[in-house]
Amino acid sequence: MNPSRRALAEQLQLYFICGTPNTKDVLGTVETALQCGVTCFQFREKGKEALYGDKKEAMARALQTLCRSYDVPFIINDDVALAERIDADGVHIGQDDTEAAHVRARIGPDKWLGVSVHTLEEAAAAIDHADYVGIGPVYPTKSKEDAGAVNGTTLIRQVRDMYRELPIVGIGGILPEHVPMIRQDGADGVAVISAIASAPDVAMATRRFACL
Ligand SMILES: Nc1nc(C(F)(F)F)ncc1COP(=O)(O)OP(=O)(O)O
Ligand SMILES: [Mg+2]
Repeated sequence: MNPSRRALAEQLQLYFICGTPNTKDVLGTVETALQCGVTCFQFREKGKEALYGDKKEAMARALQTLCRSYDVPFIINDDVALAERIDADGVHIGQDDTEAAHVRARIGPDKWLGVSVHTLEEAAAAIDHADYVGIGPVYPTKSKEDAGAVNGTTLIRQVRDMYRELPIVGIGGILPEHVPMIRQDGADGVAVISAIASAPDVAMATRRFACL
C-alpha cells in the first residue's frame, strides 16, 4: 500500500459521524469523542431538525476548529459547496449525491473524497476518484432511514479481495464487539454514529471502540 493510502487507512480507524439531530450537545459530544480516541470526524447534518444556511455553516466551522485542535480530519457529508467554502479536509458522498468525478474536480487532489458503495460495480466506478469507500449497512441502523439492505461484511470482503489497497470503512449499526470481525474481513476502520452520539457516557462509549 502506498504511504499516503496507508496513512489515510490508519486515520479511518475510528470514524465518528455526527450532526445536531444525533445528540443534544453536538460540540460537547464531538469534543469528548475527540478526546477519547476518534481518528476521523464527519459532519452529517441531515433530517427534519437539521441546521441549514448560516447556522449550519457556523456549526461546521466550530466543529472544524475542534477537529483541528485534535489534529483529526474534518469531513463534510454531501455538502460540497460548504466544504469548499470553509476549506474542510474532505467530503463524503453517496450514490444519490453529486458524481464522484465532478466532486473530485471541484475539491482537487489533496482533499479527502469518500464514496458510499453498495455493489462491486459501484466500487469499481468509485476507485478512480475516491480516497476511501464506505460500505454498509453492516447491521441494522436507526441513523439513516434510507440505508438500504443490511449486508454484514459480505461486500467488505468482496471489495477487499478485488482492491487490496483501497481504504474501506464499514458503517451501519456497529458496536465495539463487532469491530474485530469487521477489520478481519477487510475494513481499515469503522464509522459510528449512535453507539457514541446516543451513549449515556460518550467518553466510555468512545473508549470502548478506541481501545480495540
Ligand atoms: N455518510 C456516510 N459516511 C460513510 C463513511 F464511509 F464515512 F463512514 N459511509 C457511508 C455514508 C452514507 O452516505 P450516503 O449514502 O451519502 O448517505 P447519507 O448522505 O445519508 O449519509
Ligand atoms: Mg450522502
